[in-house]
Amino acid sequence: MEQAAGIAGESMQGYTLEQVVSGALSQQQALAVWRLPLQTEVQACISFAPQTTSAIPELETSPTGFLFCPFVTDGAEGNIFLKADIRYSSLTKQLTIDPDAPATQVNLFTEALAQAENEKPGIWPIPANRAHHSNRNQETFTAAVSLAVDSIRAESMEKVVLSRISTSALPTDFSLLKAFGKMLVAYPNAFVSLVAIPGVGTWLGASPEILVSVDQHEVFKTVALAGTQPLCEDGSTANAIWRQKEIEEQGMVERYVLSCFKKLRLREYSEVGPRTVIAGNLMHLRTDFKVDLKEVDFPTLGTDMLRLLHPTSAVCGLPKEPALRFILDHEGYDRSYYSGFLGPVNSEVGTHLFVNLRCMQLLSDQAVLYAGAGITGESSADKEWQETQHKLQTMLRILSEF
Ligand SMILES: C=C(O[C@@H]1C=C(C(=O)O)C=C[C@H]1O)C(=O)O
Repeated sequence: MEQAAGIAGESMQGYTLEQVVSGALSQQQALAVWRLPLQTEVQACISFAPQTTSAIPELETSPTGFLFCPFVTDGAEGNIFLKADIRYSSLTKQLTIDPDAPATQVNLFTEALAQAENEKPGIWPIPANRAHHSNRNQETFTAAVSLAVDSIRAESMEKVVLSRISTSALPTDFSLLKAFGKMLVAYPNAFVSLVAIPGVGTWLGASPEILVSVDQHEVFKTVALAGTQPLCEDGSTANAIWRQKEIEEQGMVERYVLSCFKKLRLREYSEVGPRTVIAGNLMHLRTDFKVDLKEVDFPTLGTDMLRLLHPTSAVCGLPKEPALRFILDHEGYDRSYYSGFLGPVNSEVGTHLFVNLRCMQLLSDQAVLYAGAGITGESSADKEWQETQHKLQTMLRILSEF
């Protein structure tokens, strides 16, 4: 039986999200806060004992929690699972405490909540190792793109996604929770997240891309998202025109998703698209795939597809192996959790894992922003640089609102 805890004493007015976030940060507990696309509810989970594994965990048998996984799942950083010792919903304002959660820590946490003041600046966790946070300039990025184009034309691969970081000073009055609030308003159709894990770091993001979801109605979903252009001036997709390069680029991601279904010998999926979708200041091409697990007997489809899909051709390339090799050899920095995946697992509304895109990592006085672009044989190095500039705007806009 789960316990629901109201505020100490008689009142059941509940807790504010501010209290929960400040409480977790001041107690140095691992925290994930998120809002699913097109929803109003903000949820949070606090874990007293984050688990790190090298394998992608099994979703179907997992306890309720939050998964935070890097781009390279066998590299320096592990897959982190935050088992939900404490859950919070902004709708009920109540905490739900897992019966297995250690009582002493739960008590310490709820006591801290009662005293939680307003968030203090700069108390979020920052990673111990900052060595890989070196900016690439336009020259080095475009040189890597040109090399990728040559390699694609020489047929060693079909597509590779090259990315870079850009650092930005944090505004003096920056607040983690205010930034999260601004993201909720600015990006209603994104998966908005805040992850703060002691020893690992603090990440904020507004992702447009589902990797794997299995909802409470047992419907499996994934997407093939690629092709990027700035949003038309009228703010609608009605007049969007796509070039052959983007159509082909998105087609490769779609083929990749289909190849994963094929490996599992699954034919009963529905496929809709590609359609033009809006993500912040940008438009992409997206094909939606669905499998109704009430009709198809494939209970482990979520985990099986996750393990096959990640990293998809939308963030790595095609074929996967040479593209990954190219990225590791030429990108010049460690992607860490950028272009990995994250999201709630076995929540009341199921499992919803998104690609960690349009995100930034917070250091004590700086934000590290990440963006990439899909390179094909038709790519122009300057246009790809521009595309990463546009993608960086998603988080820069949030910083500029302080
Ligand atoms: C790699 C990123 O985005 C991905 C790459 C895209 C592209 O190359 O057009 C579009 C959407 C995403 O799948 C990013 O936002 O950093």
